[in-house]
Amino acid sequence: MKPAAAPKNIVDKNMLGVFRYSRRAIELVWQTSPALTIGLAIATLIAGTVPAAMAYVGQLIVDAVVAAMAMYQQDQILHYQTALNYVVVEGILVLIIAAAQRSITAQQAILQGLLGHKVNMLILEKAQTLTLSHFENSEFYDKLVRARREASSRPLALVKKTFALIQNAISLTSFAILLWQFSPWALGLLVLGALPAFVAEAKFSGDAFIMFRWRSPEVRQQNYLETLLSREDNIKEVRLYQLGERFLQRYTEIFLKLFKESKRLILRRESWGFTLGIISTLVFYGAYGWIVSDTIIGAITLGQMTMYLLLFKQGQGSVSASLTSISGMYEDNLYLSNLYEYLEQETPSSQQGLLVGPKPNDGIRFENVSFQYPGSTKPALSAINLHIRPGHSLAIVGENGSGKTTLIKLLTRLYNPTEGRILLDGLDLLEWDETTLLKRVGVIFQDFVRYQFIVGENIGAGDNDRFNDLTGWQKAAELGKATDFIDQLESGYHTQLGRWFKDGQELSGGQWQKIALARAFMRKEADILVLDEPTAAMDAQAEASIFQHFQQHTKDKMAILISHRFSTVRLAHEIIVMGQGQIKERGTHDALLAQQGQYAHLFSLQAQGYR
Ligand SMILES: Nc1ncnc2c1ncn2[C@@H]1O[C@H](COP(=O)(O)OP(=O)(O)OP(=O)(O)O)[C@@H](O)[C@H]1O
Repeated sequence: MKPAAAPKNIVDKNMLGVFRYSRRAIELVWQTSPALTIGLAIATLIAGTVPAAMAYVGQLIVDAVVAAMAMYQQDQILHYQTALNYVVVEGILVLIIAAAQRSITAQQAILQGLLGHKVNMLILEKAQTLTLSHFENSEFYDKLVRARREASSRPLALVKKTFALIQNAISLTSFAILLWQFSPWALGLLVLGALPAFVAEAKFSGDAFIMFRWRSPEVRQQNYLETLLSREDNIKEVRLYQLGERFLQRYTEIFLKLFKESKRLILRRESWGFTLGIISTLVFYGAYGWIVSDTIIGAITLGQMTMYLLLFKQGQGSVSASLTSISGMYEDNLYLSNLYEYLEQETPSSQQGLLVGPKPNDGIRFENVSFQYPGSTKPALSAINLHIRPGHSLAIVGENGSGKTTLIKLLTRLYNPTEGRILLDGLDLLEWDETTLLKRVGVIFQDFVRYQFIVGENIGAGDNDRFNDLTGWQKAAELGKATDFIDQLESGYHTQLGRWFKDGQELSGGQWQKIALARAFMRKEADILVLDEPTAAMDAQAEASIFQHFQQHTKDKMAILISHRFSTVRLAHEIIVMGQGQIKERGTHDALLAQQGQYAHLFSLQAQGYR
């Protein structure tokens, strides 16, 4: 184990470290519901103080009984009124404490739902403001997943423990005030008995916390293996290649490694807990003897003896309840530190951008654009110069990994160029108002989303303003050549797609692509349309006819097509051939053939295949 791997700022071996995020957890509860926070605070205060009051009334009862017994000896009359009054008071206190405890439980249960929703909203809203590179960073993604997974339980758990600690602290303080009357030394004994266990608990919780943090990558691997072994989209291949056993073995190996560490920690923690518990027990019985002997010599009354013994016993109970709270708090702290690290992630500032460019109808210009992915060592694009005018179509071809998709990611501002700039209507993309810019672009990526919604919504997703517009869906489906098979579906545009939900219907790869194309056609306002190989599952002829059709319907727009099929590519006004992040050749189909370069070579290879 290498505890040193845990970042210093989170691991706080100082005992107060457990309270690090308590304030923030309470703030979160306050923001979720001020009324419930106040309610919890009041109930906690009551539940904290009533036990001492009960111990005090217990003393009064015993003393009243002893006095009544003495009086009975003298006058043979039952003097039970005083004792009975105290019994009634104690009964009322029992009711009050029961009501306080119940109200704490009820308020916490109500908070659980509200707080879970609040935290999930914070997480998901934040996710909308992040850039694509955040999601591609595994460490960051891990943070997001963990933050989401425990969103409904962790913050409340920390709040519960914090309030439990406050309640026990109040009880202990009130016990201390009463014990002080017996002897300040008795108070000292109570603290002394509890201290070793307190220190040990804080230390072991700290160790558990460090271990938890250090384990994060292994746990991520385990989670990944779980999805490989249980998700329908993976199970097909895992079965066919009979990888199940290998993955299970890997899963078990990780478990055993983690388990060994946990077991060691549990055994150490419990044996130390037992040893230090002996000290507490010895202290308690020492104090017991002292209180009993003081009673025998008449230094204190029988009632006081009862009270002090109760105070000691309950005091120890409060101490151990506090220990239980503390031991879980480190883990909750880890969760909240993770959550806040995620929520405080810097996001690009959303300054007000411009709504129009200085040169309308100038189209798109790439000026000396280079780009390198964060963390990557070599550029994905170098010195790209490109001009696409409205009404023109551009086809991009090139080997795998040559930078075609990256170029589209820059054009859609999912990433920004590391060098150079991209202009639309003469204005740098960075200066455009994001919403205006995004409205002008329609992209279907090769890994477009297969929404597990109904058919119509899958198409409507292309235009948020017309998400539920049936006529719009129908028109777009026609343009995407998807009507034939949609009409054959049992509920037409209202057929649920995918397998996640009941009665969901799965489509073939090509059918999904037609849905995606229809989605692109839904985007009426967009004047830049990009198809990044969304037609790869169709045959060459279908792809060419779709692109032809696409061009006809995007006449005054800018259309960009990425394809490996020359039968489609040749239809574009301009073609660029990419290689290693650069534009190697450019021109019309005929011009490129005449050049006798790479394009001509690849074209003839494919043509041979079709001959
Ligand atoms: N998110 C990413 N982070 C780091 N590097 C990336 C990322 N995406 C792509 N790359 C790298 O950038 C280069 C260009 O990738 P890109 O996806 O643009 O290629 P492509 O031409 O679209 O390929 P294909 O024809 O296979 O779709 C590749 O070397 C790839 O490894």
